Amino acid sequence: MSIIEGEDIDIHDFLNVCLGKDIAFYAFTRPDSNTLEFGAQIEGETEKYDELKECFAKSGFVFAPFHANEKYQSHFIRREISKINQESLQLIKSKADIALQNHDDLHISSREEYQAQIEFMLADLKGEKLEKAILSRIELLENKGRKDAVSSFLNLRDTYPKAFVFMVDIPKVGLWIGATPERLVRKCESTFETMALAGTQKLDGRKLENISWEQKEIDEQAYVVEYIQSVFDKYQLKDVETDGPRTAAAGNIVHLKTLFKTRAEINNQELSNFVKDLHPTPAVCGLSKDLALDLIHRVENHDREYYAGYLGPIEENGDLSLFVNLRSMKVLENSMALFVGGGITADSLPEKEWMETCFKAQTLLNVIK
Ligand SMILES: C=C(O[C@H]1C=CC=C(C(=O)O)[C@@H]1O)C(=O)O
Repeated sequence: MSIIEGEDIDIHDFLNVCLGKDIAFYAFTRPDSNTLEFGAQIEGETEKYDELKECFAKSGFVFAPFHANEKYQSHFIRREISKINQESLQLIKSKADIALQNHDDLHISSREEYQAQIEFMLADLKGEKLEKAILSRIELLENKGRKDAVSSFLNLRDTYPKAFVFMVDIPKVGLWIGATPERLVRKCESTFETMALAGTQKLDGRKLENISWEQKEIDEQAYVVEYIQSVFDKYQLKDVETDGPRTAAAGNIVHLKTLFKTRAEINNQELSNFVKDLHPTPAVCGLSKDLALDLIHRVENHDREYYAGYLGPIEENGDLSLFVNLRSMKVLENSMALFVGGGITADSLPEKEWMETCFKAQTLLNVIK
């Protein structure tokens, strides 16, 4: 295991040393755990992979984009060191300093543009073939940057104990931090799990049992359930237990969530294919997948990069725990780019969808500012 918050080491200082060096590293806490896990690859470049199975039988961390292409590839960070202690610190300090990275200009959608994009999408969504597509945008925070990354990450960890809270830095690729509520897959010994998460409201101090959902949100989540079920069927995974949909909180936001769990055997090839089929789910792409992907590429004026991709640890023994890269941001030298989105269906109201992205962004802004 890659753990151990050293007693003699200040975690904040340790991670800041890592950020200053030309190494790939990650730090995270799992849902309902406050144990900080860490790993770093200090030699050579990260491995790029096409299929997840290329990362099996090794220990490390995967970081995959929404849609892989020449520019945004899937990376595997080898876990060469995992302890936060003096020995690791001295080793990391001996590495070269990271070179300042140039960043592309990011497209920031205004409220008017975002709402116009939804109007445009509604024409396709009111037809027969496309049921749901996710629209996203970037919100830029200009007074914070790389120097604030560690404290933002540690604040996220303290504020969202139920999330997968992460910080990943790969030289020339980027630094991302976030607190995602959405698991993509977990395989632990013989248990295999995933979830369908969609539909959003503000919690606003209400009790979970007092929250009711509109048909638009129920449908939006049901599309994700339907899709995940079809992937289980494709691999003939039997005895799949489902639990939900239930209302689940993610900070001051609530979603509808259905859990899927099976003890069915799945071999490495199947597992790799399963993840390929599952990702991106209709929680971040849409249904049908190909039509939604095409529409997203036509409508969005930014590249999603690693937002709505997946990430997480992989163990040599075959265990893995992957999450969807949501409620997250790319940290630039002197700014932070928050990526937020929401599911659009034929019943969407543009104004309401815009507001939804604002309070999703707020879950991060509250903690960083
Ligand atoms: C795409 C995002 O959230 C997804 C996950 C949960 C609820 C969602 C929704 O209600 O639209 C989205 O499908 C995001 O937070 O950027």
